[in-house]
Amino acid sequence: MARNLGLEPGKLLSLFEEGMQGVRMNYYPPCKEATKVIGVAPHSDATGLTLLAQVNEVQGLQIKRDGKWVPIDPIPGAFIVNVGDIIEIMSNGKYKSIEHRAVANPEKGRLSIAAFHNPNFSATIGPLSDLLTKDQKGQAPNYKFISHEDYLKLGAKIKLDCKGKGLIHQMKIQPEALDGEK
Ligand SMILES: O=C(O)CCC(=O)C(=O)O
Ligand SMILES: [Fe+2]
Repeated sequence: MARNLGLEPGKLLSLFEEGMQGVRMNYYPPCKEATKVIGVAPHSDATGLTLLAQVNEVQGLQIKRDGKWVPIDPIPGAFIVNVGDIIEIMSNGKYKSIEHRAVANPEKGRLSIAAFHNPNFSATIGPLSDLLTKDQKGQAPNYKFISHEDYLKLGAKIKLDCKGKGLIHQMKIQPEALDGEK
């Protein structure tokens, strides 16, 4: 990813050394009225990258593409790698975090395990400075700079009022309207 952004790999990697990791296990019991419930509400992960295993290979994950929900079929033994909000912010918007949700299955229970990878606690959350100065056109930052601690606090506050990519909306210097506000 760093190379693709025109950076030395170490510039991105070093922020994730001694980084913070978290694991969440999600169990979705079978639900006869699957269309009337939601497993996990639409959100993007607040992290750098997420590695997700759809453990028992029951379909349920959907990503939002061009305004439509697209199911992601489990591939045996494969991880799904989701770009999170921190990579969107650090790349100054060149990578976009993916909005996703999980739906219940009428017949089978579903188990997924998500491993979240955050930078180290002392990293500032904001566009990488090398991206801002490297571009000869003088690319302006599209996202705010805040401490990792404040970012986590903001994330916790926004979760209570979850609306898709709500945290990115708060971090953008010029936010566009959220889905529900258009
Ligand atoms: O169960 C899934 O496939 C998605 C879970 C998820 O999005 C999460 O834990 O953040
Ligand atoms: Fe997620």
